Amino acid sequence: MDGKPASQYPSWKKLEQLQSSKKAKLVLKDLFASDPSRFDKHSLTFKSSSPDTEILLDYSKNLVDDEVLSALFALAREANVEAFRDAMFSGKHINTSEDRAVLHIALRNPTPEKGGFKISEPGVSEVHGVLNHMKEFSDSVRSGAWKGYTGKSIDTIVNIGIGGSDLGPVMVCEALKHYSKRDLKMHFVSNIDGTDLAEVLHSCNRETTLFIVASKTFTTQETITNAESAKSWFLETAKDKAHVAKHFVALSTNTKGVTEFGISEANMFAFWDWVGGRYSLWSAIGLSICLSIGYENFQQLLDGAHEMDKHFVSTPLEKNLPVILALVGIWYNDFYGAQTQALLPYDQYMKKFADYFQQGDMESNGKSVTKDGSRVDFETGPIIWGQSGTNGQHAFYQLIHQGTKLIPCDFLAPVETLNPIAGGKHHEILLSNFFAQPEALAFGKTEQEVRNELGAAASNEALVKSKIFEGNKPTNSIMFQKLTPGTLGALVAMYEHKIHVQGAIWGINSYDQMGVELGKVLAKAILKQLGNEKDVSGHDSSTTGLIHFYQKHRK
Ligand SMILES: O=P(O)(O)OC[C@H]1O[C@@H](O)[C@H](O)[C@@H](O)[C@@H]1O
Repeated sequence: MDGKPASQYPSWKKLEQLQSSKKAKLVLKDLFASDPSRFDKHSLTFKSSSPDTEILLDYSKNLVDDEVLSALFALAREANVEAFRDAMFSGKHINTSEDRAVLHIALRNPTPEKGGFKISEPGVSEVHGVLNHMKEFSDSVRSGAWKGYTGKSIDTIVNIGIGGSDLGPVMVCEALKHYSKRDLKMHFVSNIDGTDLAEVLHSCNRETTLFIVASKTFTTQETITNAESAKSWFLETAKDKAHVAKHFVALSTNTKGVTEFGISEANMFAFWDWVGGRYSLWSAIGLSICLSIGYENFQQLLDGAHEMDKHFVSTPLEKNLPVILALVGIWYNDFYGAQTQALLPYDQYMKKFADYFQQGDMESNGKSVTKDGSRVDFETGPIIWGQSGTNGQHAFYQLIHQGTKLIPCDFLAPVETLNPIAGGKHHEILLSNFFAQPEALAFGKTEQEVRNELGAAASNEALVKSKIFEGNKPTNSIMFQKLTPGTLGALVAMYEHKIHVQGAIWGINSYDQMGVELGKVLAKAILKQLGNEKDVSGHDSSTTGLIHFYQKHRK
């Protein structure tokens, strides 16, 4: 909690010993054969009544036994995970490098009278006022009452933002498309590459398009440049700058930046410095979500997340979903040398889930010094990747099944599909794959089984070897009833807290992102030198050569 390197905890040493002494014994086939109740022992259900949500976490297909699990829980206790969690929830400045509280949990917190957590930090009491503003505004746009500069209603939304001001809204709008207002087109522009904006503008009508400029700092080069270009495009026909107010709103913590851009404070939706970009979809940054699915559904998303917050705060570590995900993740990341973690949702609506948590996890835990500045002597955040099933099966699962790398995988799926086409046939096939993959990964196929299958062809030794599945590949399986806003909120919060717990154990600051700064600074300096070959200075020969090549060949 105080930045102590994780490798100094007694249980860390114990886990190292367990890994080397038990590795050969932690074989899923044997663990399941010797304990018929393994699933019952190592699966948990999260239930919440508001909104109605049930999530099953089956972590029985992990390379753990009671002794390993108890050492992992001991590690969490030695690292003071509970105290660190409580520090976050009470508004302590756990983002030490920036001296900030970390309070995305306050964004989905009901008022204390309605059972919310008591948090005293400037801004927290304003949360519900901003939510009301978001409700009023999104209701007005969705009902058609909000008119553009020629008196027409809005039919197109363009969210301009990048990183946390883009990925959360994109992921949630995609995941909850089923609940969306289908006649309101949603676009997201993030990249500074002009192609991103240009391609979106092709399908926009200036009279009926609303631009949301989403930027916590309102200084992000990509977002401000895209927003300026969108404004110029709009004014090509609208002409009068006064019309900007009807077509541009801002989501930001920077009132000065917003008003200087030309958006009035009345059209600004505020949030606060204690909301990290990658944790901001619950804040005003979620305005595009409200517009797409309506405020009531957005509120359900917040409520689902709050229910998971309550579970995280009040459930013993041994029954705590985010804690268990964090600990088994650490087991592979730090003791088995796994470099990555795959997120594999068997729900097409969740196709952006892994993209979203690439930022969520990798920007949070991609750190190599602890909070007190020591270089870690262990591995921190994993590489997060994945895509929706079954597409991944036909692309990269080969490597997970038979490659040389250990890839712990989380499989996620709904019991019920939102699109039961062809009498539910698609969903049954989808789920049969969701059940089959973790089974195949865990139990594999032996040489003998391959020989029996091949019959006479088993004389081809190379063929036999190529068909063996070693198995013993660890997975978590997560099932939920169906993808509702509340369930999505709970799932996202579950992974947020997983990241928090891992960061706490590693002793790193999960809430700053210093590693993104250097490249930005260098790009700004280079931008000034691009005009003239003679201005290019201060670089290595490779960078200079590349810039000169560009300057020589540009038209
Ligand atoms: O919302 P802003 O201020 O424009 O920032 C966008 C992104 O900017 C990046 O530089 C940060 O690493 C992200 O964390 C952030 O989400």
